[in-house]
Amino acid sequence: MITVDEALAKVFELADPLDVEHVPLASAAGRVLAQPVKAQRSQPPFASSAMDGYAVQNADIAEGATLQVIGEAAAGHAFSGQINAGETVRIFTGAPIPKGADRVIIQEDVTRAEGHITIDQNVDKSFHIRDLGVDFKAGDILQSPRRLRPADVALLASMNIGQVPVTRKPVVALIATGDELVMPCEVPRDDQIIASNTFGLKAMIEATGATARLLPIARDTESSLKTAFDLAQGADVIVTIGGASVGDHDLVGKVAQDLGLDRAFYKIAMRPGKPLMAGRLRDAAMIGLPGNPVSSIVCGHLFLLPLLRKMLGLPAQPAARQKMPLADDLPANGPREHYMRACIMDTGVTAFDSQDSSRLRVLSEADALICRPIHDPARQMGDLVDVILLE
Ligand SMILES: Nc1nc2c(c(=O)[nH]1)N[C@H]1C(S)=C(S)[C@@H](COP(=O)(O)OP(=O)(O)OC[C@H]3O[C@@H](n4cnc5c(N)ncnc54)[C@H](O)[C@@H]3O)O[C@H]1N2
Ligand code: MOO
Repeated sequence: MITVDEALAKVFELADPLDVEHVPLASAAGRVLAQPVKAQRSQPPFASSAMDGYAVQNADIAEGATLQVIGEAAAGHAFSGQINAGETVRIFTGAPIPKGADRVIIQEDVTRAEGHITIDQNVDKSFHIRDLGVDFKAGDILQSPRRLRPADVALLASMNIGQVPVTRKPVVALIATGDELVMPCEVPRDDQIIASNTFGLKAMIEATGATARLLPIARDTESSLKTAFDLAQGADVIVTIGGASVGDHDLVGKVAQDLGLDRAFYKIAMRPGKPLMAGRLRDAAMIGLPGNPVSSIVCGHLFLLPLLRKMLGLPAQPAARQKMPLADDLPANGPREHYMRACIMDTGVTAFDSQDSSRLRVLSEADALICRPIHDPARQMGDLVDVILLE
């Protein structure tokens, strides 16, 4: 069995970043910027007032000085004239600074009368002017790759970018397999259960910025599995769930092989998730996930999502880890890396008593996976361990 790192390296070899497409700015949130984008204008495009007050010449400012108000500048309504010594223009936040002015005095620091103002004592020392291009200048670059957050979308709008170059979304065909499965809200026989992981994986895929295509459940027959693989054509990634192990009805590997799977690996030294398989099938990357719900979702975090991020043009990196102290002791680990469902408390992270890979309820309560290396010795409370946060 290969290690998790070795398996991930092979998974990354299964696909390259996808093509670039242009989407309207309003649809760009969450997409991955595929090319650097150049600001089409400077912001602000003129020196502008940061406050409501009076545009003045700094040399005029002294306690008790009186200045004549010669006009008004508001946001979207520039003052077209020029300020000379002894003059001022009423100004509002966001308005262009009039020619001749080099400071704004906030209105709280003046006494206003008909046609003029008088400067009070102890005026605010700031000049309250935002220089032209202080935020960004025309030609400044927003670098790629970058997942576009709401603030990035606002920045692109401000740069006057209407169409945004993003990486095409990978399409993932999801095939649940098993005679025991029915879809939620269908009526199961007494010996059947509801297909669940499929929906967890769909949510994970979509949250990562890819498109999930939920195919009909494939039954435990070669012909049903072949039909499902045929329906998956056109997808960038085919993900099967279940049927990966060694039982008489675990046919996914055989059928994929018959259809021409170029297998990269089968079985990894990992718990949960031992019977994971991956390869290239027709024009797609294929990942065969184990059927146990926790195994499939943990393998989704460790292998599928990093692959999708790479296909989206983001760096090919494993799931992010961080160090946390243990809130409880842990026994020594065995010969497979163990990804333990855990919850985060004030004192640190603690593993759930049950690590059964069928228990979705435990996974749903978990905030994190504690990552135990192969043959990791027993750990004590307070020891730092690697964790992957679950969102
Ligand atoms: N003799 C051995 N038996 C098993 C081994 C082994 O090494 N030797 N490995 C075990 C491990 S580890 C895992 S994980 C499972 C994985 O088996 P499969 O990938 O073949 O999965 P299935 O047998 O099809 O299903 C396992 C379990 O999960 C349920 N399931 C499947 N799909 C779904 C779904 N979409 N939603 C909800 N639940 C699902 C299925 O009903 C089974 O209960 O094999 C062990 N056995
Ligand atoms: O490794 Mo299996 O994935 O125990 O449940």
